[in-house]
Amino acid sequence: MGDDDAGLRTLSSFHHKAFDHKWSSCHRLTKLSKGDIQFSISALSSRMARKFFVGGNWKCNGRTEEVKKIVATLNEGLVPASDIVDVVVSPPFVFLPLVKSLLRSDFHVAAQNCWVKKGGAYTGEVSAEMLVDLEIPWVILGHSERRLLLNESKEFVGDKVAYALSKGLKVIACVGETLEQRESGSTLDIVAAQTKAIADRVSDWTNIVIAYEPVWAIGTGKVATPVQAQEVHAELREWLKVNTSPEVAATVRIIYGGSVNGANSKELAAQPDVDGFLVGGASLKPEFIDIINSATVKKNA
Ligand SMILES: O=C(CO)COP(=O)(O)O
Repeated sequence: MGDDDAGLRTLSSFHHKAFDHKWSSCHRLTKLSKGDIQFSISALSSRMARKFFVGGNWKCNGRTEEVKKIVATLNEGLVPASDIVDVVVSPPFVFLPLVKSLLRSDFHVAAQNCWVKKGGAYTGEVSAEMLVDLEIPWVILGHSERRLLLNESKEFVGDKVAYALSKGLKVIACVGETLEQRESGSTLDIVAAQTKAIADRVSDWTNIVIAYEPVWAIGTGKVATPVQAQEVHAELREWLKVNTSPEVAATVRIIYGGSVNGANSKELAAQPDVDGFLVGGASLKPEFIDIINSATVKKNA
């Protein structure tokens, strides 16, 4: 309570003031053509529409008591309001109902995977229908650990994304290159090919968040520099503009994942095309709250 609460309440009005300021700046630019102004306004609206997104991927971690502790920490955390940041945590399947039942209502849950089509005789799999039945709104698909360790191809991931969306789930779709691919200069080719496999199967991107997670940065402590992250995010957004539509490019959130922590998140969040994070190790720790709070960096953008 007190100062912190008041500070958080003012965040929302900051956002609106920033918008008002930029809106009036647009109208002062009298030398611009009507088309230019319309483009500026639509670019600005899109920019404002890309709400910051922070996902916590717990991977294959946790026992009941630990899970309860993490949720208790999250529930006490002071973070911006849900009109400023979307927060989604992704425990292993078996803990989804528990976490959902204990978690504060402004945070949401995600599964870490789901089956590629309707459930049935697929031992060990969990279907999109089951997640919908349990009111789990989000699912992470195409994580590099599944692509690499379980040989999930980009086409298979694309099929999964399309099926999950068709059942009403929202998808965090992961893409990213290995160190070898980066060093051979094929980062964008890889990321574009993984995104194309989704674009070939999906026309409505409203319920997709793309997570750019360079494999070399995952769990290594070797975070991409803000410049490296921004470069790929901007190139990926340009790819979307050319290969889907300018509207999709302007509105789809592209979040960064790979060794994000409470110390590096603000600088990364300040990059114009970094719309949030998918956090692994640090999402199990109290510093996840600091990462969520890096959403405030965008308030002056
Ligand atoms: O894989 C990740 C999130 O999906 C990132 O993991 P780390 O944050 O532990 O590097």
